[in-house]
Amino acid sequence: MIAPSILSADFARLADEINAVGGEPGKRADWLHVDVMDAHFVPNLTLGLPVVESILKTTEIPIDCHLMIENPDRWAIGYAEAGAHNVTVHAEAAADPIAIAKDLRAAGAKAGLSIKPGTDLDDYLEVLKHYDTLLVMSVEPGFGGQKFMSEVLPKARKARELVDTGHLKLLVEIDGGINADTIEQAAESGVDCFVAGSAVYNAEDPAKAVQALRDQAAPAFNAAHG
Ligand SMILES: O=C(CO)[C@H](O)[C@H](O)COP(=O)(O)O
Ligand SMILES: [Fe+2]
Repeated sequence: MIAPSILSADFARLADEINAVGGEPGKRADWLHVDVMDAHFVPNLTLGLPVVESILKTTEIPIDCHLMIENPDRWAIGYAEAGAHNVTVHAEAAADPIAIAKDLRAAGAKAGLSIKPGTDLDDYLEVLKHYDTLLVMSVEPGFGGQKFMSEVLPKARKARELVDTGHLKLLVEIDGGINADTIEQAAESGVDCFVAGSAVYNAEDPAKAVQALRDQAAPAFNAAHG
């Protein structure tokens, strides 16, 4: 699955930018990744719930909200109630991540847990039994266009093993620095869902960029895990 991040889109033309990766299921982006940053958990500020509500009205692509905010225990539920498909909170910011996951699921959303590059996956294995998605950050959260950190791939690989052996039941997503040069190593590590911001929205044709990333990832994933 490819999830373009609108972080690198032109916010003044947001509907057009979203439609540029739209279309029929199977051809369009699988998810649309929306980065919510609060200038506290990360040093950058983007957008919040009112903008997400407008995005939900403008597209049928399932919305993948990545909440880089403090106190997700208070704020995450609003994104689920608004109709986001997947709502991801940061493990480092959550006071009670199991309660958050239960609330998100009760509101009809998939629950996602994200870990920063320096955060140990092993500390969250019990918590992840309550989650539908693990988002492995492959850059320090806060900005698009950063360099991919391949040293996080062992975490994706371990999560994949735990899924394949039935210990966890979740989707493994990766976010940060994914492009034509890095997607294959992530796919070989067992990642199911690839967030790509600058690689999609800085491309001349975002739809073609999505398809090219998918065409690259699928054989690499299947060779290692198919
Ligand atoms: O969460 C993020 C940054 O914190 C973004 O989703 C991510 O960085 C996407 O941008 P790019 O593909 O350009 O790295
Ligand atoms: Fe993100």
